[in-house]
Formats: sequence, C-alpha cells, structure tokens
Amino acid sequence: MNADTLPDTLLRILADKEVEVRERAAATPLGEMEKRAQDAGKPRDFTGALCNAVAEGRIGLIAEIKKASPSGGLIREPFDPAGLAKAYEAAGAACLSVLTDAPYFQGTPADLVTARSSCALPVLRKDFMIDPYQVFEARAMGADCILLIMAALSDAQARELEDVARGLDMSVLAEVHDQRELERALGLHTRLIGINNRNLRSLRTDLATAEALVPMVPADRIPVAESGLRDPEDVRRMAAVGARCILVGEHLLRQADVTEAARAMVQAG
Ligand SMILES: O=P(O)(O)OC[C@@H](O)[C@@H](O)c1c[nH]c2ccccc12
Repeated sequence: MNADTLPDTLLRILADKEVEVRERAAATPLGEMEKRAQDAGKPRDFTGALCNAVAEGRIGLIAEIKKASPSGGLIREPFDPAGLAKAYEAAGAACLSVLTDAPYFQGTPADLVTARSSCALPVLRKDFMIDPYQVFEARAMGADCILLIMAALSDAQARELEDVARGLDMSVLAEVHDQRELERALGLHTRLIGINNRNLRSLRTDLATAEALVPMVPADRIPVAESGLRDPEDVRRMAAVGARCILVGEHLLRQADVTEAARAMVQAG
C-alpha cells in the first residue's frame, strides 16, 4: 500500500479505522478476543456455498445488507437485518455480506449477529480490515469470511490477515480494482477474487472493470463481480465474461420486494 496514491475517501476511512480498532482493543484485549473467536463454533463454508450454487447452475449471489453508503446515502429505512437475511435466503442467495462499519455505512456488529442467526447462510463481515484483531473479532461475532481490500493493504498485511483467517477456518474475499492489485491478490492462498466495479476515487461504478479483469483470473480461482449490478441483464454481462459469482447490495436493498429482485438475479445465469 502506498499512501500517496490512495484515494482520499479510503485514506480517511483507514485512519478512522485505526482509531476504532485501538479503542475496541482497549475495551476487549486481543487475548480475550482470540478466545471468543476460538469459542464461536464452526464457521459455515462460504467458499463452498458459492461453488455449490455455480455447480447447480445458479448464480452464486452474495447478497449484501447495509443501511447506508458514502455513494448511495441512506439506502434502506426501516432497516431490518433479520428480515433481509430471510428474504435473501428464500430467494436462493448463496451467502450474505453484512456491513459492520459504523461511520461510513451505519453498520454494527449486531447487524451481522442478527442476520446470521436468522438464516443458515454463510456471512461475510464487510468492513475495512487492517489489523489481525478485527479478524478474531469477525469470527467472534460469527462471521465466516472476511474482506481484504488490496488497495488498502501491503502484501505483508494481506498475508498476515489471511493467515489469521485461515487459522480460524474462515474464507477470504480478496478485492481488486486493477491488474496490479489482481496480481498481488493472486499471491494469496484464497480462491475468492472480488473484482470491484466501483472506482474508489470517483465512487462511480463501471461494469467494464470486471469485463476487463475477470478474463485475467486463472481458472483455479473464483472471480466475484462486485458493485453496480442493477438487473439480470447486468448479471448476464458478468457471467458472459466468466463471473458466475456476484456481490450485490444497493439495487436489491432499494426494492420493496427484496426476495423477488434477488431471485431474478440468482436465476439470471
Ligand atoms: O451496493 P452495490 O453497488 O451492489 O455494491 C455492493 C458491494 O460490492 C459494495 O458495497 C462494496 C464493495 N467493496 C466494498 C468495500 C467496502 C464497503 C463496501 C464495498
């Protein structure tokens, strides 16, 4: 990671995150958090759930639960993580993604706990991971997968965070936005490579990003097209270049009938 080249939004988020982690670790020390992670029970198989969906001819949908975002403002109100988890599960989603970042997405760890206990789907903790403490914390709250944003991490940091996740039997989604980040992500063990269509500088989405990068993902990895997917046609665009797994939030969360909208995407492939 090179701080000179990072977009301002990401820099600000990461600086805030450092303070947040320090405060949390002061309240619950690392040793205690490690113990809670060990005692959290077996994780659900996040990667396996995506593979099963694709093997059965469906789109592997990671359906996102978030109240707000920097680009979308307030997205869903009233916000009901339990109801959303059940709706996504009924629609045939393979996995959930739950925002736990408070300052920028109005998320909380409680949203993840509530969503996960309301369904049988594996859950990604969607947050800005910079410290091993957060990985133990993620497992302690029940998360089955963590997100590693390559733009926000050095190679050494990414490796260290992945090692902790692997030690806890969690999956890892490595997120990239350009070829350089993709090459760095391929140095990790994880098979899950997220291609983020959102440019963190402009905050705009462009599906051409995934169209360019998905074909560069080796066959032993699983590309996941992320951000900006609005309808089954967009899903087909991603599947056409080889991404049969997708991560969708805002479009689904703005619908009155979340189940119907999610089902249409799952069946789009
Ligand atoms: O709501 P969308 O456009 O469908 O996007 C979902 C997801 O990809 C997006 O929330 C996201 C992708 N990478 C992130 C990193 C941090 C926070 C959020 C994200």
